[in-house]
Amino acid sequence: MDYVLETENLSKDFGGFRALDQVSVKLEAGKIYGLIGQNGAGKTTLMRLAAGLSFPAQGSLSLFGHQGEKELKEERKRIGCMIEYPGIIGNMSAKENLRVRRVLKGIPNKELEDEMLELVGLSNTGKKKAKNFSLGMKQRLGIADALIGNPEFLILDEPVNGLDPLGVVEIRRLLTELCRDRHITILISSHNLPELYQIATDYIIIHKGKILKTLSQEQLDENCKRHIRIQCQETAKLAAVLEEGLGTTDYKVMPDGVVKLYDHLDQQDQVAAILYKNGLAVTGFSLEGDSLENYFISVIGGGQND
Ligand SMILES: Nc1ncnc2c1ncn2[C@@H]1O[C@H](COP(=O)(O)OP(=O)(O)OP(=O)(O)O)[C@@H](O)[C@H]1O
Repeated sequence: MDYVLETENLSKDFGGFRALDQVSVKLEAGKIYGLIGQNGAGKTTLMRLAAGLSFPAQGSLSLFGHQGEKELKEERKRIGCMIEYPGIIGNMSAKENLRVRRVLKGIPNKELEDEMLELVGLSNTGKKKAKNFSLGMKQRLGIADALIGNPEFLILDEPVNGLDPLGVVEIRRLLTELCRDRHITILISSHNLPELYQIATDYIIIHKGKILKTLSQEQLDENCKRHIRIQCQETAKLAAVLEEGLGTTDYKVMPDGVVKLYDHLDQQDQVAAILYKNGLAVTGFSLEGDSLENYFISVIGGGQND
């Protein structure tokens, strides 16, 4: 399978500091990947490497199944990006900004300028200079700018940063439509986790330059659904005890000696007592699940590495 982006053991150093440490990720086409990490985790660094704005110290990177400097240069024409700040020229209108970008990219089709302005909801800004735009308008112009070459892969670093709630909703709608209607794969970083949760189909959690976890929305929902997590080697016996002792079938046996029980959340004492009574050697018993935010904190707090 050709991935839109595939990295293997990608590392990047700044002086003696390792900002990215052996990062291996695979991005499939048509998905929206939420890149989550604290300040300084390495999100922008990873995006800059993917976009060709900086070069790795070690490791490999391929785009659309191609690697090698010459090939990557060609494949990067299929990428649009807005990394750090939207690259906007303040003294120009939205359309003039897009014209500059279009010409720089060597794209002859002038109609794309109006099409992109329409797409991001800026077609009525006329001669207004970009420096007088609101932050939300600037962000949308930045996205239009990234979209001008009809990219198949969009890299957006903090596109909703500083936006008011309505602006956030607008960007969310735009990105969801771009993925659904134009089948654009999106890699997006954001500190706004509740918002990201509404956009992303998949998540990549990065911490201190390392990828701690990649998971799909379904896997996240599974992890976030409130449950009693019971760790026990004898999962078959445990399941039988839950069914017979508690009369429940609302549980799931996980592959790693964990059973998730989705009911009896308010009767943990009763559950524990029944497990004990049946002689089960329980090595972990906790109430888990919740928001993306809490999940993220539990992953980086636990320092998991799978
Ligand atoms: N040009 C640079 N020179 C030196 N250090 C750098 C440079 N760029 C990034 N770093 C360092 O690399 C680490 C990762 O930075 P990066 O910008 O990728 O983090 P981030 O996850 O995008 O953070 P934020 O959420 O704050 O944008 C940080 O410690 C940062 O200080």
